[in-house]
Amino acid sequence: MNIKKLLTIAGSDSSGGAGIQADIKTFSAHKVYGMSVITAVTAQNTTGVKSVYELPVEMIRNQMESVFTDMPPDAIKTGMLSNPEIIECISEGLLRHKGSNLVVDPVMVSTSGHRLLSEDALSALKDHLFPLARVITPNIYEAEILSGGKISNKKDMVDAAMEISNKLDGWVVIKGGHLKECCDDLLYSKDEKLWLKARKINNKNTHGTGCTLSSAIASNLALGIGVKKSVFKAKRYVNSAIREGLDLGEGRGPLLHHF
Ligand SMILES: Nc1ncnc2c1ncn2[C@@H]1O[C@H](COP(=O)(O)OP(=O)(O)O)[C@@H](O)[C@H]1O
Ligand SMILES: Cc1ncc(COP(=O)(O)O)c(N)n1
Repeated sequence: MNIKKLLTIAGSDSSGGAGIQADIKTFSAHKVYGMSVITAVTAQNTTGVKSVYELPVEMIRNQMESVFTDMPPDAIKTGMLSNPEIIECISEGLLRHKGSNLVVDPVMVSTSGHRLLSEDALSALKDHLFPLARVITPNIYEAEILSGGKISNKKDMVDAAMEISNKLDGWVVIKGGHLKECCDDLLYSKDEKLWLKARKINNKNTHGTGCTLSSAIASNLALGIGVKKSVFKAKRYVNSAIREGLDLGEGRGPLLHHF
Protein backbone atom coordinates (compact mmCIF):
# COMPACT_ATOMS: atom_id res chain seq x y z
CA MET A 1 0.00 0.00 0.00
CA ASN A 2 1.39 3.39 -1.01
CA ILE A 3 0.62 5.94 1.70
CA LYS A 4 1.90 9.50 2.07
CA LYS A 5 3.86 10.31 5.22
CA LEU A 6 3.30 13.52 7.16
CA LEU A 7 5.36 15.01 9.97
CA THR A 8 4.19 17.47 12.59
CA ILE A 9 6.79 19.36 14.62
CA ALA A 10 4.81 20.92 17.45
CA GLY A 11 3.79 20.91 21.09
CA SER A 12 1.61 18.34 22.83
CA ASP A 13 -1.83 19.46 24.09
CA SER A 14 -2.98 17.18 26.92
CA SER A 15 -6.63 17.96 26.11
CA GLY A 16 -6.22 16.73 22.53
CA GLY A 17 -7.75 19.79 20.89
CA ALA A 18 -4.70 21.56 19.46
CA GLY A 19 -1.01 20.84 18.84
CA ILE A 20 0.33 17.40 17.98
CA GLN A 21 -2.98 15.71 18.80
CA ALA A 22 -5.06 17.92 16.47
CA ASP A 23 -2.43 17.48 13.75
CA ILE A 24 -2.40 13.68 13.91
CA LYS A 25 -6.22 13.53 13.91
CA THR A 26 -6.26 15.77 10.83
CA PHE A 27 -3.64 13.61 9.09
CA SER A 28 -5.67 10.45 9.79
CA ALA A 29 -8.80 12.11 8.44
CA HIS A 30 -6.87 12.81 5.23
CA LYS A 31 -5.76 9.16 5.08
CA VAL A 32 -2.07 10.00 5.36
CA TYR A 33 0.40 8.46 7.83
CA GLY A 34 1.22 10.81 10.72
CA MET A 35 4.55 11.15 12.57
CA SER A 36 5.63 13.64 15.23
CA VAL A 37 8.57 15.57 16.61
CA ILE A 38 7.46 16.95 19.98
CA THR A 39 8.99 20.31 20.94
CA ALA A 40 7.21 20.91 24.24
CA VAL A 41 4.63 19.31 26.47
CA THR A 42 1.79 21.49 27.67
CA ALA A 43 -0.59 20.82 30.53
CA GLN A 44 -3.75 22.40 29.13
CA ASN A 45 -7.45 21.91 28.69
CA THR A 46 -10.30 23.84 27.12
CA THR A 47 -10.04 26.56 29.78
CA GLY A 48 -6.33 27.32 29.48
CA VAL A 49 -2.67 26.32 29.64
CA LYS A 50 -1.45 25.41 33.14
CA SER A 51 2.22 24.83 32.38
CA VAL A 52 4.73 24.21 29.59
CA TYR A 53 7.78 21.93 29.59
CA GLU A 54 10.18 22.53 26.69
CA LEU A 55 12.05 19.44 25.57
CA PRO A 56 15.87 19.62 25.48
CA VAL A 57 17.16 20.53 22.01
CA GLU A 58 19.19 17.31 21.88
CA MET A 59 16.00 15.27 22.25
CA ILE A 60 14.29 17.28 19.49
CA ARG A 61 17.29 16.73 17.20
CA ASN A 62 17.18 12.99 17.92
CA GLN A 63 13.47 12.79 17.07
CA MET A 64 14.14 14.55 13.75
CA GLU A 65 17.05 12.26 12.92
CA SER A 66 14.97 9.18 13.74
CA VAL A 67 12.16 10.25 11.43
CA PHE A 68 14.17 11.61 8.50
CA THR A 69 16.72 8.79 8.29
CA ASP A 70 14.04 6.10 8.18
CA MET A 71 10.76 7.50 6.84
CA PRO A 72 11.33 10.89 5.16
CA PRO A 73 8.00 12.75 5.14
CA ASP A 74 6.19 13.93 1.99
CA ALA A 75 5.16 17.11 3.82
CA ILE A 76 5.84 18.75 7.17
CA LYS A 77 4.01 21.23 9.36
CA THR A 78 5.36 23.16 12.30
CA GLY A 79 3.29 24.50 15.19
CA MET A 80 4.38 25.53 18.69
CA LEU A 81 8.18 25.91 18.66
CA SER A 82 8.63 27.71 21.99
CA ASN A 83 12.13 29.23 21.79
CA PRO A 84 14.89 30.32 19.35
CA GLU A 85 17.17 27.33 20.08
CA ILE A 86 14.39 24.91 19.10
CA ILE A 87 13.67 26.90 15.92
CA GLU A 88 17.34 26.86 14.92
CA CYS A 89 17.61 23.11 15.60
CA ILE A 90 14.55 22.41 13.46
CA SER A 91 15.56 24.72 10.62
CA GLU A 92 19.00 23.14 10.53
CA GLY A 93 17.48 19.63 10.45
CA LEU A 94 15.02 20.56 7.70
CA LEU A 95 17.81 22.05 5.58
CA ARG A 96 20.11 19.07 6.09
CA HIS A 97 17.39 16.55 5.23
CA LYS A 98 15.95 18.67 2.42
CA GLY A 99 12.47 18.69 4.00
CA SER A 100 9.92 19.77 1.39
CA ASN A 101 6.29 20.91 1.39
CA LEU A 102 6.75 22.79 4.65
CA VAL A 103 3.77 24.57 6.19
CA VAL A 104 4.71 26.89 9.05
CA ASP A 105 1.97 27.83 11.50
CA PRO A 106 3.71 30.59 13.49
CA VAL A 107 1.99 29.79 16.80
CA MET A 108 2.67 32.56 19.31
CA VAL A 109 -0.11 32.70 21.92
CA SER A 110 -2.88 30.18 22.69
CA THR A 111 -6.51 31.21 22.24
CA SER A 112 -6.68 31.17 26.04
CA GLY A 113 -3.89 33.81 26.18
CA HIS A 114 -0.81 31.76 27.18
CA ARG A 115 2.49 32.58 25.42
CA LEU A 116 3.70 29.58 23.36
CA LEU A 117 6.67 31.33 21.69
CA SER A 118 9.19 33.44 23.59
CA GLU A 119 9.51 37.07 22.47
CA ASP A 120 13.15 36.62 21.50
CA ALA A 121 12.22 33.81 19.04
CA LEU A 122 10.68 36.08 16.41
CA SER A 123 13.84 36.77 14.44
CA ALA A 124 14.80 33.05 14.40
CA LEU A 125 11.35 32.29 13.02
CA LYS A 126 11.62 34.92 10.30
CA ASP A 127 15.27 34.41 9.38
CA HIS A 128 15.68 30.63 9.66
CA LEU A 129 12.30 28.93 9.24
CA PHE A 130 10.22 31.17 6.96
CA PRO A 131 12.69 30.92 4.06
CA LEU A 132 12.13 27.13 4.01
CA ALA A 133 8.33 27.35 3.99
CA ARG A 134 6.00 26.78 1.06
CA VAL A 135 3.09 28.23 3.06
CA ILE A 136 2.90 30.18 6.32
CA THR A 137 -0.40 30.56 8.19
CA PRO A 138 -0.47 33.43 10.73
CA ASN A 139 -3.72 34.40 12.45
CA ILE A 140 -4.62 38.09 12.75
CA TYR A 141 -2.60 38.62 15.92
CA GLU A 142 0.47 36.81 14.51
CA ALA A 143 0.19 38.75 11.24
CA GLU A 144 0.20 42.01 13.24
CA ILE A 145 3.40 40.99 15.00
CA LEU A 146 5.04 39.83 11.76
CA SER A 147 4.03 42.90 9.72
CA GLY A 148 4.30 45.51 12.46
CA GLY A 149 0.85 46.98 11.67
CA LYS A 150 -2.59 46.85 13.28
CA ILE A 151 -5.22 44.69 11.51
CA SER A 152 -8.86 45.66 11.93
CA ASN A 153 -10.34 44.80 8.53
CA LYS A 154 -9.73 43.03 5.23
CA LYS A 155 -7.76 45.93 3.73
CA ASP A 156 -5.36 45.75 6.70
CA MET A 157 -5.02 42.00 6.05
CA VAL A 158 -3.89 42.69 2.47
CA ASP A 159 -1.36 45.30 3.64
CA ALA A 160 0.01 42.89 6.24
CA ALA A 161 0.25 40.02 3.72
CA MET A 162 2.15 42.29 1.33
CA GLU A 163 4.59 43.26 4.07
CA ILE A 164 5.10 39.66 5.27
CA SER A 165 5.51 38.21 1.79
CA ASN A 166 8.26 40.73 0.94
CA LYS A 167 10.66 38.45 2.79
CA LEU A 168 9.21 35.16 1.53
CA ASP A 169 9.25 33.00 -1.59
CA GLY A 170 6.14 31.09 -0.64
CA TRP A 171 2.50 31.81 0.13
CA VAL A 172 0.97 33.53 3.15
CA VAL A 173 -2.46 32.58 4.48
CA ILE A 174 -3.74 35.20 6.93
CA LYS A 175 -6.52 33.51 8.88
CA GLY A 176 -9.54 35.66 9.58
CA GLY A 177 -10.97 33.59 12.43
CA HIS A 178 -10.64 36.52 14.83
CA LEU A 179 -12.35 39.07 12.56
CA LYS A 180 -15.61 40.43 13.94
CA GLU A 181 -17.95 40.26 10.98
CA CYS A 182 -16.77 37.17 8.99
CA CYS A 183 -14.11 34.48 8.86
CA ASP A 184 -12.55 35.23 5.48
CA ASP A 185 -8.94 34.06 5.07
CA LEU A 186 -6.51 35.70 2.65
CA LEU A 187 -4.23 33.58 0.45
CA TYR A 188 -1.43 35.76 -0.83
CA SER A 189 1.75 35.45 -2.88
CA LYS A 190 3.78 38.08 -4.72
CA ASP A 191 1.69 37.41 -7.86
CA GLU A 192 -1.73 36.45 -6.55
CA LYS A 193 -4.34 37.40 -3.98
CA LEU A 194 -7.33 35.15 -3.25
CA TRP A 195 -10.04 35.35 -0.59
CA LEU A 196 -11.39 32.22 1.05
CA LYS A 197 -14.75 33.37 2.24
CA ALA A 198 -16.73 31.97 5.16
CA ARG A 199 -19.50 33.11 7.45
CA LYS A 200 -18.65 33.19 11.13
CA ILE A 201 -20.10 30.03 12.69
CA ASN A 202 -21.70 30.75 16.03
CA ASN A 203 -19.69 28.20 18.03
CA LYS A 204 -17.31 29.05 20.89
CA ASN A 205 -15.57 25.69 20.44
CA THR A 206 -12.71 26.67 18.13
CA HIS A 207 -9.75 25.30 20.10
CA GLY A 208 -7.24 23.99 17.55
CA THR A 209 -8.72 25.53 14.38
CA GLY A 210 -5.36 26.98 13.33
CA CYS A 211 -3.48 23.71 13.96
CA THR A 212 -6.14 21.84 11.99
CA LEU A 213 -6.01 24.23 9.02
CA SER A 214 -2.22 24.03 8.66
CA SER A 215 -2.24 20.22 9.05
CA ALA A 216 -4.96 19.89 6.44
CA ILE A 217 -2.97 22.10 4.03
CA ALA A 218 0.15 19.96 4.60
CA SER A 219 -1.87 16.76 4.07
CA ASN A 220 -3.18 18.04 0.74
CA LEU A 221 0.32 19.11 -0.38
CA ALA A 222 1.64 15.63 0.47
CA LEU A 223 -1.12 14.16 -1.67
CA GLY A 224 0.28 16.14 -4.62
CA ILE A 225 -2.39 18.85 -4.68
CA GLY A 226 -1.26 22.40 -5.59
CA VAL A 227 -1.12 25.18 -2.99
CA LYS A 228 -4.32 27.02 -3.97
CA LYS A 229 -6.50 23.91 -4.03
CA SER A 230 -4.81 22.58 -0.86
CA VAL A 231 -5.73 25.73 1.05
CA PHE A 232 -9.32 25.81 -0.29
CA LYS A 233 -9.87 22.18 0.65
CA ALA A 234 -8.32 22.74 4.09
CA LYS A 235 -10.58 25.72 4.74
CA ARG A 236 -13.61 23.55 3.88
CA TYR A 237 -12.34 20.80 6.20
CA VAL A 238 -11.96 23.15 9.18
CA ASN A 239 -15.30 24.79 8.47
CA SER A 240 -17.17 21.51 8.55
CA ALA A 241 -15.26 20.36 11.68
CA ILE A 242 -16.38 23.55 13.49
CA ARG A 243 -19.92 23.12 12.14
CA GLU A 244 -20.19 19.68 13.79
CA GLY A 245 -20.80 21.58 17.03
CA LEU A 246 -18.89 19.24 19.37
CA ASP A 247 -19.17 20.65 22.89
CA LEU A 248 -16.54 19.22 25.26
CA GLY A 249 -15.11 20.79 28.40
CA GLU A 250 -15.89 23.94 30.31
CA GLY A 251 -14.06 26.40 28.04
CA ARG A 252 -13.31 26.65 24.32
CA GLY A 253 -13.77 23.06 23.22
CA PRO A 254 -12.11 21.13 20.36
CA LEU A 255 -13.34 20.28 16.86
CA LEU A 256 -14.75 17.00 15.62
CA HIS A 257 -12.54 15.46 12.93
CA HIS A 258 -14.07 13.49 10.07
CA PHE A 259 -12.65 10.02 9.57
N1 LIG B 1 -16.26 30.86 14.24
C1 LIG B 1 -15.71 30.49 13.09
N2 LIG B 1 -16.48 30.28 11.99
C2 LIG B 1 -15.95 29.91 10.81
N3 LIG B 1 -14.62 29.74 10.61
C3 LIG B 1 -13.78 29.95 11.65
C4 LIG B 1 -14.27 30.32 12.94
N4 LIG B 1 -13.21 30.47 13.78
C5 LIG B 1 -12.11 30.17 13.05
N5 LIG B 1 -12.45 29.87 11.76
C6 LIG B 1 -11.54 29.45 10.69
O1 LIG B 1 -10.61 28.53 11.25
C7 LIG B 1 -9.32 28.69 10.69
C8 LIG B 1 -8.33 29.04 11.80
O2 LIG B 1 -8.44 30.41 12.08
P1 LIG B 1 -8.07 31.17 13.40
O3 LIG B 1 -9.04 30.76 14.46
O4 LIG B 1 -8.00 32.60 13.04
O5 LIG B 1 -6.63 30.57 13.73
P2 LIG B 1 -5.87 30.33 15.11
O6 LIG B 1 -6.48 29.08 15.71
O7 LIG B 1 -4.45 30.16 14.69
O8 LIG B 1 -6.12 31.55 15.95
C9 LIG B 1 -9.48 29.80 9.63
O9 LIG B 1 -9.75 29.20 8.39
C10 LIG B 1 -10.67 30.59 10.16
O10 LIG B 1 -11.29 31.33 9.16
C1 LIG C 1 0.43 22.68 22.01
C2 LIG C 1 -0.38 23.77 21.41
N1 LIG C 1 -0.15 24.17 20.15
C3 LIG C 1 -0.88 25.14 19.59
C4 LIG C 1 -1.89 25.76 20.29
C5 LIG C 1 -2.69 26.87 19.66
O1 LIG C 1 -4.04 26.51 19.48
P1 LIG C 1 -5.22 27.52 19.89
O2 LIG C 1 -4.95 28.82 19.16
O3 LIG C 1 -6.48 26.87 19.45
O4 LIG C 1 -5.12 27.69 21.39
C6 LIG C 1 -2.12 25.33 21.62
N2 LIG C 1 -3.09 25.88 22.39
N3 LIG C 1 -1.36 24.33 22.15
